[in-house]
Amino acid sequence: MSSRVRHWREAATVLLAAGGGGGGSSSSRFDYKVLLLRRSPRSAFLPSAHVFPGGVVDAADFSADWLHLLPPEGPLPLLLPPLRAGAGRAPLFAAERPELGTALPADVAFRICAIRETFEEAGVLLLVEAGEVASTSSAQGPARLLAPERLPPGPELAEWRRRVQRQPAAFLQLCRHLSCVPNLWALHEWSNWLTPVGRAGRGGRRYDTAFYLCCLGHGGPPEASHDRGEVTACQWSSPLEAIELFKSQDIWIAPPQFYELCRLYNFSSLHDLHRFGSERAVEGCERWMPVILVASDGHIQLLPGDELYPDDPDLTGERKPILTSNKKIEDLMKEARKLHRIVARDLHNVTVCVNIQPKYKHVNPLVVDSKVGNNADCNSRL
Ligand SMILES: CC(C)(COP(=O)(O)O)[C@@H](O)C(=O)NCCC(=O)NCCSC(=O)CCC(=O)O
Ligand SMILES: Nc1ncnc2c1ncn2[C@@H]1O[C@H](COP(=O)(O)O)[C@@H](OP(=O)(O)O)[C@H]1O
Ligand SMILES: [Mg+2]
Repeated sequence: MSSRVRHWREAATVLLAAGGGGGGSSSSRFDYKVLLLRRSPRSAFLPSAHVFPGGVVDAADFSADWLHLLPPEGPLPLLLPPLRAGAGRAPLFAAERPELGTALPADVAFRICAIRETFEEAGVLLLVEAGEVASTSSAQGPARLLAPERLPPGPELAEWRRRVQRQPAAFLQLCRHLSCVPNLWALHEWSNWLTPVGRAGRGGRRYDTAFYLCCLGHGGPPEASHDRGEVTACQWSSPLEAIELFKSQDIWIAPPQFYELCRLYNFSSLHDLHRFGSERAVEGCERWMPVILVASDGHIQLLPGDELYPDDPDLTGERKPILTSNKKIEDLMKEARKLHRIVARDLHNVTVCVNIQPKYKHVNPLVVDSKVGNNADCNSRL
């Protein structure tokens, strides 16, 4: 088994944004909401945290059987818009996985994983009619869900959901039964986070997670329902609402998800978010593993590009996993010129500080002052 597989589990997650229902308050800065799920307090990793739907990739997501459902024309990688020459390729997407078979490219399998997990955890089915795939293009704007009349009756769909939870291969059977395919084209590569060394869950659980963006238009956020198991609550919130709930200690959001919500804060319109996400995706992304720096009064998660980020970060934790300093956070902030870090003064007092140019045409997070909904970049705060 390669070191890649030994040290972390490969996973996919989706920032699912939905708008178009006119349900948001007219005073809201945002015309869309994002789906957050609360993990069970019994979870071995991030118990009770709010996260985006997602989970570990399964061999069924790589199954050659998908080839019979997915459109026959052309070699599979061409199913998805090709990346630009020189795009960032996170190792997750480039890795060979002979143990899982090589029928499907990782970009396809990780999307299937994210879509399957969204059904398992929230009951939301991101499918498209098999016959409509050829005309599916993200240039048309945010995606549509299947019409309700194309879905089985509620109790039957709930039974399918339980089957998929028990056996991920049942997801392909469901798609075949509905003559539909996972809407791979609605998911846009967004980022890739590796759980930091020193933050593994019980049993050393660390994850290499592909983050996708999916924007749904038309008809408002779909009903999401938790599974009373792995997930104990589902909620649709605007980026500001989610950040406010975090700051007021009503919910706890893990740092990568917090960072991503602060990036979404740049976009008040679902159409702008969709356009940005779908056009940017051809640039790819790089893998980020935060490196923890423990200060005397809190800790900082350093990210690539920060001047304190190690040249040769310890990916496996076998060398010097956690950096320490006797200094206070304030001093570590004053001294620094190049910032790319998540600063945690305590569990709910977390700020993203970044003043470097983002790579791969991405956008930097905004620092949100949740009291007034104001934002500023870190330069202007220092
Ligand atoms: C990987 C997951 C999708 C969970 O998988 P599961 O099979 O259990 O459903 C999810 O956890 C996820 O999206 N993770 C991606 C990013 C990540 O690893 N986040 C956690 C980082 S740990 C951390 O930063 C702790 C911070 C602290 O303690 O201060
Ligand atoms: N009722 C429950 N309460 C807590 N965790 C649960 C659960 N049912 C399933 N899980 C956990 O959820 C994880 C599956 O997540 P996913 O399908 O999103 O990858 C598994 O964790 P582990 O993989 O850590 O064992 C599994 O143990
Ligand atoms: Mg999960």
